[in-house]
Amino acid sequence: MDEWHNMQAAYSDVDDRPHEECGVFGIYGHEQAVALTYYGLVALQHRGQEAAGITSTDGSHMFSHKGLGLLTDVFKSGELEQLKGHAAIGHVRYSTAGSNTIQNAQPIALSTHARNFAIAHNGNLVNARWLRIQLEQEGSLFQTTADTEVIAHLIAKAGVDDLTEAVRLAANRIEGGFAFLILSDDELIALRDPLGLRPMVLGKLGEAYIVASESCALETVGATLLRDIEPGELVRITREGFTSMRFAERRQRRMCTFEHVYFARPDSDVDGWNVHSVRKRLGKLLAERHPADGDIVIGVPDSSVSAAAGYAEASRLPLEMGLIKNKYIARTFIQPSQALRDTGVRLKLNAVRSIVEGKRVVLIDDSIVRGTTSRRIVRLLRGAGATQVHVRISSPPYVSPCHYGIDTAKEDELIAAQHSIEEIRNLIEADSLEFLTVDELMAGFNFAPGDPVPFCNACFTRRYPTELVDQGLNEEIEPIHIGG
Ligand SMILES: O=P(O)(O)OC[C@H]1O[C@H](OP(=O)(O)OP(=O)(O)O)[C@H](O)[C@@H]1O
Ligand SMILES: NC(=O)CC[C@H](N)C(=O)O
Ligand code: SF4
Ligand SMILES: [Mg+2]
Repeated sequence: MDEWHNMQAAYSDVDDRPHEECGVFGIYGHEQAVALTYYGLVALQHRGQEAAGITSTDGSHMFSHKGLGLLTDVFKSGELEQLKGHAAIGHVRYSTAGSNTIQNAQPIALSTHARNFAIAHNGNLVNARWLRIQLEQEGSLFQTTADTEVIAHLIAKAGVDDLTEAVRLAANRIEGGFAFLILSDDELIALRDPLGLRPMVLGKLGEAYIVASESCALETVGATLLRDIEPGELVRITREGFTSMRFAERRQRRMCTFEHVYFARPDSDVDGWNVHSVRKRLGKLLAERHPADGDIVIGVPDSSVSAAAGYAEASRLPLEMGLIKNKYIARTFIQPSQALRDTGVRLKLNAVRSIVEGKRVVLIDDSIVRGTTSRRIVRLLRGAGATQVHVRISSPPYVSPCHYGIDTAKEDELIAAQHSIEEIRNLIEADSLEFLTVDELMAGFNFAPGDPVPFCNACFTRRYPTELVDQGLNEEIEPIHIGG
């Protein structure tokens, strides 16, 4: 392998983990709408780091700027000041459908004979390819390869002038996980899929209404959380105020448990549950049902810190900062030339020798997806002098890919889809390894075994709450590359 490929290998090793999904933020009725959208997106940056964008309106014109990278890459030299208006929507992206190109960055804007409108979408449709084939046969020409543009075309082709009605009709043709925002010169529309797979909250700041993927974004801009948007609810905000309707028949809720396990920020309340508190309860359950003979408890930063606190409290073992994560290693980080796998992991994480040396460590993580993180960390801890490493995971084995907006991996890359727990223990070189069961995960939300639960657990159970319509259709084609 040449140096460049070495760098790529080491880089991808650093980045080999489940990626976030997307974050959306929208506001109507505030003179600082654009700046507040930017701040709201900063709070949602953990949900996507590939691309970002904001579209605004002053009531007669729409303004838009988007680009690849973090918010600080995309808005760095006065672009924010170019966007005007009292209403705006914004997006941070991690791609699930359509690769990471500027064309696929969001919001995606469309001009029709009736109006301009823009869409920002979190989620993934399971029938987007099938719909795209129908739409292209009917004459639609797509500019992107993202599933989000399918929604935009369905709206444009709905055959009604009223935008809300067009959105309602479009929303009834799509299936999967979706929480999206539509902005036109006159209105902001927000809706959440009928199963509630993807989260969305409603808040208020003075007279302005805000919709966002997570409540931490409301907190960041000083807004009050009013409530979660209901599964199957469509919310419309205009100069006249706020209205709400159901766009789809009531269905059994299927909220994503992985938002709580890993994705959402611990300070967010998702569907009434505070994420940190859920993670802490899962850590306690892990200690009660899967104890380990250890001297200290260490959580894998950042996402497992809450679960580790719960485990330590319930097991009465000391919680230690035995691993330190470098905050400045973002996914866009490019390594210097001496790229080597081990160097890659040490750039991201360090074990603290004075804490772990001579200790039996209980290592808490929230999930094992490909298994790369746990293997590296077990090695790091042993290298720093840990005598034993017992790994405890605060969710069940991740055995099947997500089709609803979380970019994990294909089934053949998921370690638990390919191996038994004992084989995984061996592969990650741990002294012992235990996971929560699905029933134990549900106990973290106070459900007893056998209770009907309002959650999607498909990545743990392989039982998907929707038909996977696109499976078997050809993969998306790659978009045309612009700029050489
Ligand atoms: O088995 P793997 O494929 O390695 O993926 C699992 C790991 O990735 C995630 O953390 P991440 O590195 O994203 O960091 P975070 O907790 O700071 O978000 C997750 O919390 C696990 O630690
Ligand atoms: N992760 C997401 O929510 C991505 C949204 C959309 N499917 C895209 O790829 O752009
Ligand atoms: S499959 Fe897993 S990650 Fe995807 S929505 Fe369901 S619970 Fe969430
Ligand atoms: Mg983590």
